Amino acid sequence: MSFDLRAIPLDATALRTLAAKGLEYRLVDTNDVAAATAWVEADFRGFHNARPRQVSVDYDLAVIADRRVQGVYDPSIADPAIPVATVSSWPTGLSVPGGRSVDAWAVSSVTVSPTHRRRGIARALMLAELENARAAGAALAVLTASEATIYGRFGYAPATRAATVHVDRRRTHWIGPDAPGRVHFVAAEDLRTIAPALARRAVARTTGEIDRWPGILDRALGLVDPDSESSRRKRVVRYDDEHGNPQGFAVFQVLRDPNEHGIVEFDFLAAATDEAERELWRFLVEQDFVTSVRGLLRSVDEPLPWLLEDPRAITVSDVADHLWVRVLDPVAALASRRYGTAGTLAIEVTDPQGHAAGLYELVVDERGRAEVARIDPDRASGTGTGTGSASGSAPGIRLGVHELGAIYLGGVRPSVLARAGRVASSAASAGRAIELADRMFLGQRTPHLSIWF
Ligand SMILES: CC(=O)SCCNC(=O)CCNC(=O)[C@H](O)C(C)(C)COP(=O)(O)OP(=O)(O)OC[C@H]1O[C@@H](n2cnc3c(N)ncnc32)[C@H](O)[C@@H]1OP(=O)(O)O
Repeated sequence: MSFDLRAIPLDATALRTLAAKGLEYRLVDTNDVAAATAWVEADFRGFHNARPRQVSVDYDLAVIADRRVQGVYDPSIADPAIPVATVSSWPTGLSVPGGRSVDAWAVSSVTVSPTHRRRGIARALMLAELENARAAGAALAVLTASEATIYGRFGYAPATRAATVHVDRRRTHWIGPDAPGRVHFVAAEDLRTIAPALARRAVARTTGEIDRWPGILDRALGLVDPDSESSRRKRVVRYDDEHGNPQGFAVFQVLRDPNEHGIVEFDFLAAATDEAERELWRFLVEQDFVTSVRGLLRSVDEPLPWLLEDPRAITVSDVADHLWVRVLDPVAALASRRYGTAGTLAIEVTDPQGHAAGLYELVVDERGRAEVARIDPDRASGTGTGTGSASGSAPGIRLGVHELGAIYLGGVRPSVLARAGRVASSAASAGRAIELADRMFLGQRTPHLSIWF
C-alpha cells in the first residue's frame, strides 16, 4: 500500500459524534512541532508513563512522521492544546501462512485522558480507524492491546500468543547441531545498516510478524539515547553463516547485582534462517556467570526444548494474547494466505460493524493456494443454519468476525472455537466442515509477533 496517509478525510461519523460532546477531532500535522509534541505528551500521559525527555519526544516525532496521527481536543480544558485522546495508524504488511504478506492497517497509541474516560471517545476513534483502514485498502486491521477486554467489541480477536521463556543456566546442555557459522559481538551502530534487511527476512518467515519501521530497530539497538543507562546495558551479537554472510542478530543485557551471578534478558532476536535462530539461542543460553536466561515476547512454540538435553531447564510464563486481528475484507484476507489442505469451504461471517459480513466460498487447490469469492445470498442454497455454498454441496461453517480473526493465522483451531460454541457447522456438514476447517487453516508455523506496537 502506498498513498498519502493524510489524504483520507476525517471520519464524518466520528467528527459528528465527538462534536456533539463539545470535542474536536483533528488530524495532527506532524510537521507542526508544537502540535505533534503536545500529542506525544498526551500519549505518554495516557499510558501512565513519566513525562518524556526531549530525546524521547524527538524519537516519537520521527516515528509519527510516517503515520496518520489524530487527536481529540476539548477547548474547555485548562490546556486545550493537549489532546484529550490520541490514536495513530499506518499501513503495514502482516506475514501470513505460506510466506506471504497481507496489507494490514496498524492501530496504536489509543489513549483517552482519565478526565474524559467512558464518554465513548475511544469507541468513536476505533470505529473511525476501521473506516480509515478500508479507505486505505487494508484487508484487516491489527493492534497489540494493553488490556484484553477492550477490542473484541470492535471485531478484533487475539490471533497470536507470546510468552516469557526462562532457561535455567545450570541445566543447559546443548544437544542441537553444531553450526558452521559464528556469533560475533558487534557495535550497534555497525549493525544499523544491515539490521533492516535482516529484520525484513525474519519477519517474512514468521507468520504473525508485522513490518518493522526504522525507529523500532534503532530503539532495539539502543541508538535512540545511546548514553542512557538502559542503552549502555545493551549488547549486540550477530550470527554469520559459514560464508561470512550475516543471518541474524540479537540484543540482550545482563542484569546483575554486584558480586552476584547475572540474568541474561533479551527481547529482540531477528533470525533470517533456522540456523541463525539456533545459534543465537545457543549463545544466549550458554553464557557463564549467569543463573538464568529470560526471553521476552517469545513464541509459545520455540524449538529450544528440542535443543537442550534437559527440556525441563525451560519454563514458560506470562503466556498471553499478543497480536489482535480484525478482518475487514474476507476475500482479500483469505486469498492472501496459503492453506494446509485442499478443499472447498463455505464461510458465513457475521459482523456487528458490517464490514466483513457475508457468505464466502474458499476453494483451496492441492498447493494450498486459495480462491475466495463472496457469494450472493440468492445463489447460495439453504442448508438449515443458513450456511451454504455456491454449489450448495460444500461443507460450511458459520462464525463471527471475531472468530475469523482468531483462526486467520492458524493460532487457534476452529474446532476449539466450536467446542466453545463460537463456530458452528452447517446442518448439512454434520461436523465435517469443522474438521476440514481445522486442516485448512493450520499453518506450518505457530504464529508469533515479537514486538509491541
Ligand atoms: C491499541 C492500543 O493502543 S492499546 C492501548 C489502550 N490504551 C490504554 O490502555 C491507555 C489507558 N486507557 C485509556 O486510555 C482508556 O481507558 C481507553 C482508551 C482504553 C478507553 O477509552 P474510553 O474513551 O474510556 O472508552 P469508551 O468510553 O469509548 O468505551 C468504549 C467501550 O469500551 C469499553 N471499555 C473501555 N475501556 C475499557 C477497559 N479498559 N476495559 C474494559 N472495557 C473497556 C467501555 O465500557 C465501552 O463499552 P461499550 O461501548 O461496549 O459499552
